[in-house]
This record gives sequence, structure tokens and C-alpha cells, in this order.
Amino acid sequence: MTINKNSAKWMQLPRDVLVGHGVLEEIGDVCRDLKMKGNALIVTGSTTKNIAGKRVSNLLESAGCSAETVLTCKATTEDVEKVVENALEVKANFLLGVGSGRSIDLAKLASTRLELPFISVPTAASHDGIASSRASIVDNGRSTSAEAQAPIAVIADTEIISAAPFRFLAAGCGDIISNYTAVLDWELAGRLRNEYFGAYAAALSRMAARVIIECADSIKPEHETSARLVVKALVSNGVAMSIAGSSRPASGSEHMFSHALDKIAPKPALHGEQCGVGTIMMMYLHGGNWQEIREALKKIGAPVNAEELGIEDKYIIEALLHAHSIRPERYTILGSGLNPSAAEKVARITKVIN
Ligand SMILES: NC(=O)C1=CN([C@@H]2O[C@H](COP(=O)(O)OP(=O)(O)OC[C@H]3O[C@@H](n4cnc5c(N)ncnc54)[C@H](OP(=O)(O)O)[C@@H]3O)[C@@H](O)[C@H]2O)C=CC1
Ligand SMILES: O=C(CO)COP(=O)(O)O
Ligand SMILES: [Zn+2]
Repeated sequence: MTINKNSAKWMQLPRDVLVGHGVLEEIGDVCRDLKMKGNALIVTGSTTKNIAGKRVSNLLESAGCSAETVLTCKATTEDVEKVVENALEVKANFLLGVGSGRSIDLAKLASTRLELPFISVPTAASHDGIASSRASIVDNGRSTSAEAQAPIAVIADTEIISAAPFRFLAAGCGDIISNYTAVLDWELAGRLRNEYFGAYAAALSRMAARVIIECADSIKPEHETSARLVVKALVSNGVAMSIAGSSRPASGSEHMFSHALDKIAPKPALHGEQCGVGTIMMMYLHGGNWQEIREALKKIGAPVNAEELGIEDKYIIEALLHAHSIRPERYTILGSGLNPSAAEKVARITKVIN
């Protein structure tokens, strides 16, 4: 039977979620628990293969599975096709996304197409796609949020995640804090476009952002407690997206700004870093407390301006001008777009550019 996951009633959530020190070693038990056996395809990147991919392969082989690996580079429709072909070639029974958001999204969407289960093994807490039922894929140069299955299991080893460069964890905080403006945009679309607005998913999403802002002082490098807190909030964001049936609770105008930067900037920063800076500016446009967002990001050690993102001011302005056209169907505070003087004003007032 083919399931219509677009149905408003269909909320797909992970079944086993392991968060903690050394949980990677339990991957064989997870497979047994979920009755997953046979051939595994590990989707990973060139760095993360060495951080966790090879270990996952060895652990799966010790658990009686065969394991093949495919290396990722970008997250485009063509890359999804490549993973699908690899999975068919090795007659995969299940897939694993091991590493970055890109590898997890590719494994997620390819496994959805193949109707195979997939396990999410993040090596960094930099984004909330860890447990979500969406995949952010570039299709024909356009950023899209594709419907996908949620991972059947998430294995988030905080020993690995807290050893990653701290910038990744700070980026994850930016992705969570951005829930504030995402929800404001969603409410606006409810009022101005009569779009469905889910109060429960919105409340869950706001709560995760609130927790991160309130704990900003205690989020520190190499602290596994910090990694645990952020991973839980990222998982919760995935749940909010599943409940909403879209990425609305976690992605609004600030995400469109980040997607625009990905297209325009010669060297974009991390997704969550760009979303954090976008949230400062979009909160200003909403007439909200943008200073609170800025302060929280600063305390955490996430970028708050163009210089810290490593992106020239002119690309920030260009991204602000293009952001509304990234997802025209997604109504936000950007409406039909800012004009150049308004774009410059929001960036200057919020100290994103000098
Ligand atoms: N589906 C969803 O709901 C969501 C999807 N996303 C998507 O996820 C992506 C962002 O993910 P993000 O992980 O921030 O960025 P990337 O996927 O761009 O990965 C960034 C880099 O981090 C490296 N890396 C990962 N873990 C470690 C580590 N422990 N130590 C050193 N380097 C590491 C990766 O290496 P390697 O080269 O090995 O991969 C990669 O080069 C975007 O494409 C975004 O659109 C974001 C939020 C939600
Ligand atoms: O990044 C996301 C939530 O944090 C969701 O992605 P989209 O912006 O692609 O919908
Ligand atoms: Zn995001």
C-alpha cells in the first residue's frame, strides 16, 4: 500500500532515538530491535567517513550486515539519483545518513523513493534535519523542501558531536532560535493568506527556541551536556515539522535569506549560522525583540554579522532583496520583497553590516 504522507493526519516520527556518549556502538542493537538486516548503504561525506562512516560500516558488519558506502558532495536532485542508483546496485535493504545535513537529507530522500528504512547518524548538531520528515534539496538551482520519510532511528553520539568544531553546535542553536521568526511568519500567513496554522507545532517550536535562548550562557565547547541539550532541541524541531506536515514551524523568512545566500555568496557560511543572522533581521522587520536574538547568538558564540559570517556586505543586501522569491508560495514578512533602501536599513540597524 502506498501511504499518502501529505495527509494532514499523517505524523511520521522516529521510533528509536539514542542520544548520549558512545551510543554509536549500539547500532547493531538498534538494527536488531528494528529487524533491519541484509545490505546497508552508508551515505556519508569525505570528512565524516573518517569521523563515523567507517566505524558504522565495521559495526554493521560485526552485526551480520554487509555495508557499502557512497560519498556525497552536494544535496541536489542529481545527487539523490546517484544514491538511489547506488542503493539499487548493492541491493540495499536499508540506508544510513552518516554525517552532515547534506548526507542525512540525501539518505532520507533516496530511501523514501526506494521505500526502504533509513537511520540518521549525525556527526554534528548543526541543523534540525536530524529527525525531520523533510529533505532540503536543490532542484534545478532552486532550494526546495521535499516531503520525505522520517528516519526510523536517530543515533546521536554526543562523544562525536561534542568533539566537532564548536561552530557546528553554535550553528545548530541558530537553526533552533530561527523558530521564533518562522512561527511569526507562519502566523502572518495564517492571517493574511488563510494558510493552515498549527498551534501545537508552533508552541513546540517556540519552546525549543526559548530553551536555547535561556540556556545560552551554558552552551559551551566540548561540554557533552551542551551537545545533549542542542540535539534534543533539534530532534524536537523535527517532531514539530512532522506534526505540522511542513517545515513551516522551523523555516520562514530567515531561512529564505539563508537559502538566498547559498545561491548568491561565493562562500556561504553554515546553514544554521546564516539562519541565526537572518533571524536578527527578520525579527526587526516583525517589530520584535531582535536585540534578544542577537544577544543570545553572541553569548553562544554564533555569528551575528556579515564579517563573522565571512560574507561581504553586498551579498547580504542582495540576499535580502532576493529572499522573498526563493519560496514564492511561502508567505512571510518579506511579502513581495524589500526595496534596496529598506534592505540596507534593516541590515544596518541590526548591525549585520556596518
Ligand atoms: N531536512 C531538513 O529538515 C533540514 C535540512 N537542512 C539542510 O542541511 C544542510 C546543513 O547541514 P550542515 O551539517 O550544517 O552543513 P553541510 O551539510 O553543508 O555540512 C557541512 C560540513 O560539515 C562537515 N562535518 C560534519 N560533521 C563534522 C564533524 N564532526 N567534524 C568536522 N566536520 C564535520 C561535513 O563534512 P563531509 O564533507 O564529510 O560531509 C561538511 O563538509 C543544508 O543543506 C540544509 O538545507 C537543514 C535543516 C533542516
Ligand atoms: O532548514 C529547515 C528547518 O530548519 C527546513 O528547511 P527548508 O527551509 O528547506 O524548508
Ligand atoms: Zn534550518
